[in-house]
Formats: sequence, structure tokens, C-alpha cells
Amino acid sequence: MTGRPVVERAVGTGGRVSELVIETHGLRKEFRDRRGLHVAVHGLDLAVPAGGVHGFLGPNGSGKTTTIRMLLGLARATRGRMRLFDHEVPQHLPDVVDRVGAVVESPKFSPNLTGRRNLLLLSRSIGVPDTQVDAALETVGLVGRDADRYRAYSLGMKQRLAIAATLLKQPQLLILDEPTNGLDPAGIREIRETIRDLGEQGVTVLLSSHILAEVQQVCTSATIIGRGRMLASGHVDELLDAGTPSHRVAVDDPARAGALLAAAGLPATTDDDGRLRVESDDPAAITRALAAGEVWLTELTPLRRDLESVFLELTAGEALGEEGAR
Ligand SMILES: Nc1ncnc2c1ncn2[C@@H]1O[C@H](COP(=O)(O)OP(=O)(O)OP(=O)(O)O)[C@@H](O)[C@H]1O
Repeated sequence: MTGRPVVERAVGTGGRVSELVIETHGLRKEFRDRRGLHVAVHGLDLAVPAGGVHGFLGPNGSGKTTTIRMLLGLARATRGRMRLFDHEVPQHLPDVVDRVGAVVESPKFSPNLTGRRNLLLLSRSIGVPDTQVDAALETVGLVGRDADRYRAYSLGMKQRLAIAATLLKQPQLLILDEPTNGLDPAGIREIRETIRDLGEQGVTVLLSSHILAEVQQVCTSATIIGRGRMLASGHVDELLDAGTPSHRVAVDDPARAGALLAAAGLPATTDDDGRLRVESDDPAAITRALAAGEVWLTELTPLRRDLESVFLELTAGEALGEEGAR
């Protein structure tokens, strides 16, 4: 890996220029096992701007955890370059490690101690003042439950305590690998709110996930990967605008409507509830095609694309078998 004299910059929507907190260039990770060579990360160029929450999205097995482990010096890259806060890593990780918090694997807390006691032990071992414990508990919304023993915590509370532990050092970058894994909807909501608050407080958060619905609500920007390769990256609004616009249409006779639309060059699929999803941003063309066959609309709604449909479109066929990534 070689050093570079200039700071890379990313240009977002509207010409906004922002410093990059995380960069990778041509990052590659190969694993060798008895079945041969397995490429988990395939020349990945990642650019995470400072501030806000950046989604790192991909199907299971697409290389998210492996990438994060390389960034944190927990796994060695086969090839490529990585920078955190403009420092080459892993060589200069000691220079930036105090600015980075990460929840990658479940941290070890003592089950018989309270949440607060666990954090106090940790804060003293890393030499930060006890007041940081109060601040961290406050940020993750555990005030009021901090005197409960860890073993009595719900999964969501355990995950929030793990995030609180990383906040003791007041990191500028927080890396969270699938933080909502195994949580119920209430737990997911709690973590989502915590992450959103952190982003609003100016912490840059890299949030890896394969669950899109909740990510869309907190991320300002995102990178979507499949088979260890970048598929798309940018502000969430840009990603949403990149796909095919569509309309939802309700009619009495969906089958006939589908045929009329197809004949007019407007592809449509039928949803579970019998309504049609027409791939077109032209409501007049849809109305015209149906009226020509005397099919009358009872609903015509423009559909805002969601990150989930963009993700599914981009990662179609990316669900990985072991062979897929070889
Ligand atoms: N230590 C290892 N040895 C061999 N293969 C590995 C190792 N770690 C990961 N892999 C493989 O690398 C690929 C990427 O795995 P990784 O855990 O990075 O994906 P992921 O996107 O984080 O998936 P998930 O969403 O399931 O956590 C997978 O095919 C996985 O089996």
C-alpha cells in the first residue's frame, strides 16, 4: 500500500463537497479453504462522507463483515488500500483508533453486573471519566434501566449497551455491523432511534445491514454491494431516483388491463391485492391505454421507490451460494 499526498473528496448531490471518513480502493479479500480460492471482497471502492448515517447494504454473504473487519485491522486485506480519517490503515490504525467505535461482535459484559457497572468498569479500564458513562447511557436511552442487571436486559437493550460502550471514547466514527440482527420490531425501532440521534449529533455512522426497510429511515447515504462488489453508492435520494418510476393502478379487470398496457408498451405486474404496478412515469399514457380498451381506473397512484426495491433490483441474483462468490 502506498501513501497519497492529497485528501480524497466526495461530491454529493448539489455539488456538496465533503471529507471522506472511510475510503477503500480496490479492496480485495481472498479466503483459501479445502475447496479452493474464495473471493469475499472483490476490488471494492468504498467512500463514506463525514457526517450522517451511511448504509452499507448487501445480501447475506456479500462481504460486509469482511470489509468492516479489514477496516478495523481484524482481518488482513489480500490487496487494495484503506484509509480512515485520511490515514492509511492498518499501518496507521493506532493514530485513528481513538476516533473510531465499532460493534462488530457481541461485546462481553458481565451478566450479574448492572448496565451502569459494566460501563463504569470499562470506562475506568480505558481511562475516561465516569461522566462519560452517564452521557453514553443518555444517548442510547438506557437511563432508568441502567441499574438493572445485564442478564435481565432485552436483546435491544443489550445492543444499546454495546453501542454505549463504544461511545465512551466519544468516537467521531461509529461502525455498526448488523446492529438489529435478532431484534424484534420494538428493539429495531429503539436501535434505529439511537442511530438517528447519533447521526444528528454529528457522529459518522457506518451501518451495515441486509434489512432495508429500517435502514432507509435513518441513512443519508448508502453503498449497496453484491458478491463483494459495489453496485451503487450515493445519497439515498439519488439512489431512489436512479430506478424505474412506476404507478399503482386499480381496475375491475386487472388481466385485461395488463394486456392493454403491455400492448401500449407499458410493462405491468400484478400485486398480491390484485392491483397493477405499471413501470411508467406517465399517468396520461396509462389512462389513455386503458380508456382505449374501455377499462376504467378506480385508482392511479405514483409510487415513490423505496430503498428495498432499488436494493432488490440491484442485487437480483446476488443471493450467494458458496459458488457464487468464487
Ligand atoms: N474466515 C473465513 N473463511 C472462509 N470464508 C469466509 C470467512 N469469513 C467470511 N467468509 C466468506 O466470505 C463471504 C462474505 O462473508 P461476510 O460475512 O463478509 O458477508 P456479509 O455481507 O457480512 O454477510 P451477512 O449479512 O450474512 O453477515 C461469505 O461467502 C463467507 O462465507
